[in-house]
Amino acid sequence: MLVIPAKSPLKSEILNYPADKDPLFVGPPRHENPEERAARLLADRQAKVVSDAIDEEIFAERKRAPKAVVKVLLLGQSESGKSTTLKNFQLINSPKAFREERGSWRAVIQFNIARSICIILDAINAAHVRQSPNGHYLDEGENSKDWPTMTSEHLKLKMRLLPLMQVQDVLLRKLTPHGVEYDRNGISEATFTPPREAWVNSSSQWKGKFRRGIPENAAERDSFDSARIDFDDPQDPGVILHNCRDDIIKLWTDPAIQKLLELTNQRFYDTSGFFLDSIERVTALKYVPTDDDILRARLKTLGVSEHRFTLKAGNMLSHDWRIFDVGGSRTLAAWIPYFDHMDAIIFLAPLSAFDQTLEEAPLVNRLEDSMTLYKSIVSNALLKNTDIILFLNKCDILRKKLETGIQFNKWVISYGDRPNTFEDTSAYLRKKFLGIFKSNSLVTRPFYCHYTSVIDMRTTSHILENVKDTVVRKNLADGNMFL
Ligand SMILES: Nc1nc2c(ncn2[C@@H]2O[C@H](COP(=O)(O)OP(=O)(O)OP(=O)(O)O)[C@@H](O)[C@H]2O)c(=O)[nH]1
Ligand SMILES: [Mg+2]
Repeated sequence: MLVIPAKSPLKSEILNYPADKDPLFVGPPRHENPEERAARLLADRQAKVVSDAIDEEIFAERKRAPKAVVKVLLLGQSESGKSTTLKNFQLINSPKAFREERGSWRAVIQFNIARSICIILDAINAAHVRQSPNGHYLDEGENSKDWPTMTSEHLKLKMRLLPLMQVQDVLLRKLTPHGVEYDRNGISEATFTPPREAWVNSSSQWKGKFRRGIPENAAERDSFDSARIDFDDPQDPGVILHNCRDDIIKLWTDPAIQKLLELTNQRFYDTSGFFLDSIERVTALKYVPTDDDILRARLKTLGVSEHRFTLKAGNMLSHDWRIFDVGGSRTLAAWIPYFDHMDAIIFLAPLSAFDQTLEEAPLVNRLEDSMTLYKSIVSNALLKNTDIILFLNKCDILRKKLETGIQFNKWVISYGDRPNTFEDTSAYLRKKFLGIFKSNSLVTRPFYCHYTSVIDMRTTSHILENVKDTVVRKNLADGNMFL
């Protein structure tokens, strides 16, 4: 039921209006005698009793009606930014609870740093075994001169940074206590490459392991320093990371290493690069992650997690929202059970992925995979009445890649000789997604699309505000909720 409150004139408007000129003026009659006055007041009182009864009935009916709950499902391939979008919702709507988890995210960030260093050490190893003693690559023929020589200095750095392998293992065990779990998403064992990431099963309580006694009691909780982290924990790898910081900086800023990462297509544009660029700060002994850091921390999701919020869209009543974050999948099968009764789907497609392949299926281009997934979502009969809101995500990385000279048309041949700029490539991709939407939607429905960089809290909060409005208005129009 839709209840629209009558718009009443302002009191000042009524009081300032000359009675003899106002056709709607209702004041006491000018020449009323005492009997007439008593009768009028009695009638007024009776009318008020009736009016109050009606108000009460409306109120009771609102309470009896099933409470409107808005359900939103976050979809997209792995690493598209689903969990980061969820973090934005948490940061906007329950910032205190979000910040209480800083201790847990600190461990994830330490894990992300250790893992990035291990990837670089692996690349050094692989390059070194392909070199002859004079530094030439044995198998690159003509291209041999492009490959950087791994010197004895690199090998010494590698030895000094070996403790980070242990840090990676310790944190991995702590984050995934039941062993690292893999979800092959329908890929056969023969072609499946296990990812080198930590996967957190959404049903496991991994965050609890890094928290130190957060009080249950609300009053105590208010005065509790939510950033409290157990810096004295002998298992805490903060000291090792701190002691390795100069070597990490040396490794990361070495032009030969940067070249090696470029040639092996392992340029760290997102998480890893961000933390390695801020190594002094994030390896400080008393380091506490900022909101920005938490948005960048990477932990792969396995399974589905449900998050509840009470949100207010514009000047309307608050509604209960449930947001479902699922692990990225290459098949719809894992997601279908959650399609029922969803009010909206936020589908994330990372535009920056045009030159990448999937980690779990190295022959599949990421952008192409995203478009295939999007197509199967918009053409799905179970979702034909669900709003699908497209986030063309990782715009910041797309911009950075194009600025560093990566040619978009080398990967997307159909782009032809259009300009290699963010504006042109992003508009081109938007058109592609719009084409998929129009030709595969089973019913005519609006195309909602936003360019996003969900690690940017400020712009994302505006976009989410807009999403909230869109979803609530659609529900109101469908008669599913009150204003
Ligand atoms: N620079 C940048 N990084 C982003 C953006 N969106 C997400 N990331 C980063 O990309 C990584 C992957 O993001 P997630 O939110 O974990 O991806 P996901 O879709 O939940 O992935 P799965 O859990 O594997 O399904 C994280 O390190 C994020 O910080 C973006 O717009 N720009
Ligand atoms: Mg996730």
